[in-house]
Amino acid sequence: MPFKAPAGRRKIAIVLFNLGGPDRLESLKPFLFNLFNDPAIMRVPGPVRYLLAKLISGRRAKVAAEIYEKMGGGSPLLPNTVAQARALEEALWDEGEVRCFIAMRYWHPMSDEAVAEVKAWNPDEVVLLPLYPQFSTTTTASSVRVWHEAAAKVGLVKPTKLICCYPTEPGFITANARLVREALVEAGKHGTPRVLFSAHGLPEKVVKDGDPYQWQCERTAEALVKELAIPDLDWVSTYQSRVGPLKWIGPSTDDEVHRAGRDRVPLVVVPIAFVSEHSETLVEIGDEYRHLALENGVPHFTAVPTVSVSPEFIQGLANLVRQVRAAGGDAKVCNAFGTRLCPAQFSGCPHAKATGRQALAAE
Ligand SMILES: C=CC1=C(C)c2cc3[nH]c(cc4nc(cc5[nH]c(cc1n2)c(C)c5CCC(=O)O)C(CCC(=O)O)=C4C)c(C)c3C=C
Ligand SMILES: [Fe+2]
Ligand SMILES: [Fe+2]
Repeated sequence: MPFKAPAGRRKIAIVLFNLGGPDRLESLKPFLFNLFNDPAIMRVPGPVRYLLAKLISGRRAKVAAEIYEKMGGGSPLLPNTVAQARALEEALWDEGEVRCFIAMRYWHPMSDEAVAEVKAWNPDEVVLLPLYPQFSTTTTASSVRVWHEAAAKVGLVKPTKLICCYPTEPGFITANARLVREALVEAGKHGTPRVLFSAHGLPEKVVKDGDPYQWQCERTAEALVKELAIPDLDWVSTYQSRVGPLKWIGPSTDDEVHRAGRDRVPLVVVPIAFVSEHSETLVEIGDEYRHLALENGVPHFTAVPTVSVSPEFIQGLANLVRQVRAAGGDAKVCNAFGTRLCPAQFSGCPHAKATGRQALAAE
């Protein structure tokens, strides 16, 4: 049961953004349609996008059905996110009357449903908190845009702050490092392990156009290596889940699994861009990469669990909320280098500047 704050305190609505996942096999096609019809994912004009989304979602549904069948027919993303929501409410009991709401991008509960709930609760303020540690135009920016559209539609006008990203947030890093250390104990019995810090990939073009996601994933991997402080650790930052005909960023996790097989080293795969379990962790890493590894000569394979509701991670999220609330105006906290404010619309945001790439227009 979430801790009930005393009455009369400020009502703070925290909106947790995530991708969403089909709850049953019948939801798979409409979920995929929503995903491919997102202009942040499919960067072509509206009518063409609609037709392509219809076509691709129909085709992909068959492949994806096999993936979701392995998880009992639906994604565990929503129940996992609900658990994180409750844990965060408890961690923030001293900030005021805190309630977490969930806004998924491609499957229910979506932003319009979350906006209706937030409006009915009538908070004093709103904090938008993506469950994506690394910022991408395809994830965080897309969710934020849809949130603002849904809020405007029903006239939800409240002081709103946004946590932009937190690729090196200490609680997130500490929680992950603990899980990696645990995995390394077992893997170490089978040789000198190699660690793959595996993130969901992106089409290369998206990164070339200025998306800071890959750069931030690399900062997460480096921060983890630093926190682990293991001399001569063998590690690589890799990308998984490629879909479609475009060239995606690399090195790909598949290629690195094959290389580990040739080198006969145990593998420890760490999902650094996901904070709870779903198809990409349970099936793609836990099942597909595991089989690929063992079939190709990798002596031992460990899929590291996500940070989920681990206390360090939840405290890290709570600290981000405290930071953004303490900052004035409609601040956006960009945690790419500790606490810095990310100016309006993300333009001039330090992570974009640091890459020397164009500032992003996220909304
Ligand atoms: C870091 C998070 C994610 C990024 C970046 C991202 C970009 C991205 N994704 C696709 C296509 C698909 N993604 C799918 C599932 C999926 N993606 C993420 C996260 C990111 N996606 C999650 C958490 C999930 C799992 C949802 C669940 O199981 O509950 C899928 C569906 C599954 C499948 O068919 O493989 C597709 C398709 C693109 C094209 C893209 C960037 C352009
Ligand atoms: Fe994805
Ligand atoms: Fe930022």
